[in-house]
Amino acid sequence: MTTTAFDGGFDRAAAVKQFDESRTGVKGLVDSGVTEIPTMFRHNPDPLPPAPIGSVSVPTIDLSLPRSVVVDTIRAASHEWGFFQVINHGIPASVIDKTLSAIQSFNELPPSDRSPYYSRSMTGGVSYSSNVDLYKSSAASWRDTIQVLTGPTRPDPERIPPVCRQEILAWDEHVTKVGRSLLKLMSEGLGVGPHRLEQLTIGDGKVMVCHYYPPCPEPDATMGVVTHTDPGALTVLVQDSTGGLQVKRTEQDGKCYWVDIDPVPGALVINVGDLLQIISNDEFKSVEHRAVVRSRDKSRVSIAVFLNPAKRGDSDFYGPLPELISDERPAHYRNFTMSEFMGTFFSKQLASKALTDHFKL
Ligand SMILES: O=C(O)CCC(=O)C(=O)O
Ligand SMILES: [Fe+2]
Repeated sequence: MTTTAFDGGFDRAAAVKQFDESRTGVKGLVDSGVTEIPTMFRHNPDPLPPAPIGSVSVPTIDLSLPRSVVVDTIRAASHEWGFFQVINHGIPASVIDKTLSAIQSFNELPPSDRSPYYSRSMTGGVSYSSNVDLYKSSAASWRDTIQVLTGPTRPDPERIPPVCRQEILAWDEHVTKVGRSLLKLMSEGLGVGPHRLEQLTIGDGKVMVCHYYPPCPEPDATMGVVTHTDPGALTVLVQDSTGGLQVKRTEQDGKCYWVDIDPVPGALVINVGDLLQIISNDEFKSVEHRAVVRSRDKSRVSIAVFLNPAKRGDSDFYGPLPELISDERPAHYRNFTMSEFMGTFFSKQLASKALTDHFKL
């Protein structure tokens, strides 16, 4: 289905346009007192079952353990799950709480205070809008997002709403530090020395996306974020205590189900993106995930920081690291520039998993 299709008399394109022009996002709908979700937010039910209760969970890794233990557990988690949580990462719990609250505060400002910031354009490095892929997707999701391009250069701070400005800038500093140490640990895990991933300037290109999932009158009829993989190298995410993030688990026998990434107080959720899967020649996996909507009366906040290479020239090629390639382990992907990579990403919907496939040999 396309956004211009008529569906049983429902003019989706008109509904999408009217919603976008309200400039107050999904929270604006909630503020207006909707008791049912509008048709444009309805999703088809997902056929994949949840994991059997108590069966499996994404590993939580204590970064204060001896380095060799940490390197090994991160390598195993990146290979098997593509996701893990980290504790004792150095960011105080009070900073996490303050940052999440600041994002909530912005989204709970009166509509007239939020709407001046509403824009899909990332010119200037900051945007606030609902559903980055609103005009491409077949069903909209129950979320509003502030996006901030924080690296290689930061935007003019004045463009960030004052209620969350200091918190967003401070969060960028904290995540940059944790991101650097994770990249070293993961680089070591690949057996290519601690600095190899950072030499590719991974971690210098950064986008922060601050999601707000308003309370929802029909949580089961919609989605927070549809099934996707993250295109970048590495994602550092923090979520509040509501829950809703799920990762797809595929068992040896091919059976798939959704596993909840339960909020662990003070933890960060780390996941491998498509680019790192390619660079690691499939040693690390970029795994499909989504966010479901859980609550009729409580909002949810999550903040994802996508770490990417900053070097994006026409002669800066990315692909499987040559050190990881041998006769026994040939390259699974061809090389490409970041402009080809990002161009491919933006040409597809958030929901499809075609990015790694596109570069497969
Ligand atoms: O809100 C979440 O927990 C997931 C967000 C996410 O997957 C993303 O922004 O890529
Ligand atoms: Fe994601």
